[in-house]
Amino acid sequence: MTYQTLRVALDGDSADRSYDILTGPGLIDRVGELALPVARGRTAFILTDENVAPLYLGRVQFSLTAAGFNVHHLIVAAGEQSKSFGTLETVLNAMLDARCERTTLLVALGGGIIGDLAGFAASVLLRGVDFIQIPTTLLSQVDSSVGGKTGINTRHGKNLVGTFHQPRLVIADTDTLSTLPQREVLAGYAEVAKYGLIDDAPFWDWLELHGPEVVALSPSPLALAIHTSCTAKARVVAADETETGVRALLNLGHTFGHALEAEGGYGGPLLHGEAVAVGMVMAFDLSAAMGLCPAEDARRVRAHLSTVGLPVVPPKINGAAMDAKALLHHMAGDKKVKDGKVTFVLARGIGQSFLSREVDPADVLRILEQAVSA
Ligand SMILES: NC(=O)c1ccc[n+]([C@@H]2O[C@H](COP(=O)([O-])OP(=O)(O)OC[C@H]3O[C@@H](n4cnc5c(N)ncnc54)[C@H](O)[C@@H]3O)[C@@H](O)[C@H]2O)c1
Ligand SMILES: O=C(O)C(=O)C[C@@H](O)[C@H](O)[C@H](O)COP(=O)(O)O
Ligand SMILES: [Zn+2]
Repeated sequence: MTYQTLRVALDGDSADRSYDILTGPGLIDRVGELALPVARGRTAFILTDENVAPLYLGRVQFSLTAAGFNVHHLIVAAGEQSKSFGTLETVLNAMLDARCERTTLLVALGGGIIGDLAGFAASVLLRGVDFIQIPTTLLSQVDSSVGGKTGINTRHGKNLVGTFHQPRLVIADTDTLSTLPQREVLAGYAEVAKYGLIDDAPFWDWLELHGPEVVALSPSPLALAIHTSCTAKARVVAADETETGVRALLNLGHTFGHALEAEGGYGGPLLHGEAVAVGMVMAFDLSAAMGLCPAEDARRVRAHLSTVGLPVVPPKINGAAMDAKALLHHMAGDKKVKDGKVTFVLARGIGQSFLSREVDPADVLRILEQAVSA
C-alpha cells in the first residue's frame, strides 16, 4: 500500500535531524521495516495507553519483532493525568528496568498524550535517546506528533515542564482513526481548523464546505485535511523550531484553552482540542472587540466549529459557570508571558493571525465573563 511522505526539514535539512512524516492506510503493520533505517540499535521500547494497547500494541510488537527488534513495552493509563511527574517516573524506571541503552528506540504509540510523555522521557533518559511517533488520533496525526514539543502538566499549568526533542520518524496510519471515538475526532478537528484560521483562508473556506466530511472520516477529504495540516506544521517548525517567533502562532486559541483545561482539572470536562475550539472562538471575539477583526469573521469561526459539533463556550462545572478571574489568573502563567505581559495570538480576520503584546487584561476579562455566562 502506498503512503505520502512529508519532510520536516530542520537546520537547512540536515540529515541528522530532519525527518519524514509518513501518512496513509495500513502502516501500523509496517512499523518494523519503516523504523529500521532510523534505528541506531535493535532494541525498541513501546509506550502506549490502556485504550490503544488492545487495539494496536500486538500488531506493532509483531512488526518490530519481525524486523529484528528486541521489543519491550509499557502501558499507562489513558488521559491527561498521565502527562504527570508520577507517570514520567514510571516510564523512565520501566525503561531502565528493561536495560534500555542509548541506542534504544522509544516508540510512542497513541495520541498526543502518549507522544508528549514519550518524547519527554526520550529526551532525558540517559541524556537523550531517539524516539518515533506512531500517532493514532486525528489530533496527533495533524499536530502533536510533528515538531518535537514534549512535556507534562504541573499544578501551575499545561505543558509547563518539557523539552524540544524531535522524533526520528512519524508513521501515521490513517486506518487507526476508524476506532477513534467521535468526540476525539472532533477534538482533533479543532487543530485542523486552527491551520486555516492562522494563515490559510482558502483552507478555512474549504473546511466550511467539507469539514463535516472530514469529521465523518471520508477518506479523500480526510487525507487532504491531514496533508494540509502537516504541511503547515512542518513549514512552521522548520522556520522556528524552538518558538522564538512565528511558531507561537500555532498557539492560536491555546492561551484561553490551556486556562480552561487547568481550571477544569486535567482530564476534566474539556479535551485539549475542545478547549482549543473554545479558545479560538474567544481569540476571534477578543480580536473583534478590539476592533482588529471583522465581527463577521468571528461569527463564522463560532458558527463553523459549532456546526461540526465542537463546544464554543466554556462548560458549566456542576451546573456553575467557570470563574472568569480564575481563568485570567491561569493565563498569566502562560509560556508566552514576557516581562509579566501575555503575548496573545490575535487575528485581523480568518487566515490573518498575528502576535500581540498590546492587549488590555480588562478586555480579556470582558471576553471571559461574556463566555462563561453564555
Ligand atoms: N506536542 C504538541 O505539539 C502538541 C500539539 C497538540 C496537542 N498536544 C497535546 O496532545 C494531547 C491531546 O492528544 P489527543 O487528543 O491525541 O489525546 P489522547 O492521547 O488522550 O488520545 C485520545 C483518547 O483516544 C484514545 N485513543 C487513541 N488512539 C485511539 C484509536 N486509534 N482508537 C481508539 N482510541 C484511541 C486514547 O486512549 C485516549 O483515550 C494534549 O495533552 C495536548 O496538550 C501536543
Ligand atoms: O507545536 C506547537 O508549537 C503548538 O503550539 C501546537 C499546539 O497545538 C500544542 O497544543 C502545543 O503543545 C502547545 O504548546 P505550548 O508550548 O503552548 O504548551
Ligand atoms: Zn494544541
